[in-house]
Amino acid sequence: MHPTASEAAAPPAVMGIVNVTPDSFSDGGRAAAPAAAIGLARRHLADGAAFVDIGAESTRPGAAEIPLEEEWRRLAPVLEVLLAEGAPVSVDTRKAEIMRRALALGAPMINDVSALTFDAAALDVIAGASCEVVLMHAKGLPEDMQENPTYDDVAAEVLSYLEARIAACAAAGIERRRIVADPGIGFGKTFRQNLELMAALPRFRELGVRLLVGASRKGFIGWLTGVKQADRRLGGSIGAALAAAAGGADILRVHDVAETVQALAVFHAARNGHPPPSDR
Ligand SMILES: Nc1nc2c(c(=O)[nH]1)N=C(COP(=O)(O)OP(=O)(O)O)CN2
Ligand SMILES: Nc1ccc(C(=O)O)cc1
Repeated sequence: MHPTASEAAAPPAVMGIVNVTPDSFSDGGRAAAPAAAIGLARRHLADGAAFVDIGAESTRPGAAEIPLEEEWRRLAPVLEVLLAEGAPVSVDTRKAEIMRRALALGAPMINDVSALTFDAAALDVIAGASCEVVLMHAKGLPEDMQENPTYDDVAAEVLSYLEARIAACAAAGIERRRIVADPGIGFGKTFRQNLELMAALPRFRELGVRLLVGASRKGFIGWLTGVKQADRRLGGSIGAALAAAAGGADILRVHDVAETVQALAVFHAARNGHPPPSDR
């Protein structure tokens, strides 16, 4: 079993978000041009991100699927440059053909908000590669996922779904060390259900794979704080990041890398009662 945050040698790794989209919920248009996306990715890495997650299709509540070739037209120039310089890139996509093309360019990680269920060919693409893969829980599709999501017990249902997806991957030959599980904050969950999931994170350690949490700037933070503009939710996002770290997350997917890395360094050292080993 993995150590919990308080026992771990290092704080969680940070994954910096790069949305090559015109319409993402908090930063749409900011990195829509390839040069801006490449610049943002390099800045995230310089700021201490262990990975950058490059996505070209918004999956915000209500968003519609975009065509494959449009997704690739946005991604290709960014991936070509970053992968050629050996950047640790994760590609956020639901489509097997995008996965195939990204892997051919050398992408070391695929992040699928549908846990390899949106596209029937995706599981085999990942099984045939050696990349890491993020399996995220979502209930429904972005189009309709926020229309009255209901669960008897949200944590138990999300856990058993992720268990089943990990088992499907294992059956296809994908080793557990390649897998990262994610409860999918905001994907077919009410604001209250998101909080239940955040509080239940320690139970997700039972899955026996690394755990990723993406809460940055999301709607439940606006609901809790009254901050309507998503890009003004830095304080709330830091709060969510520290709660996820305390709950045992291994990777935090965030928009504000420098601030999150700084908060995690202090949180971790203060909980341990000493600085990291190299500074002792
Ligand atoms: N594994 C994982 N992937 C994700 C997650 C998440 O929580 N976990 N959240 C997202 C939403 O944030 P983003 O800023 O990318 O918004 P957008 O969908 O509007 O582009 C998009 N992708
Ligand atoms: N893709 C997503 C973007 C935003 C949210 C949210 O604000 O809860 C959820 C999913």
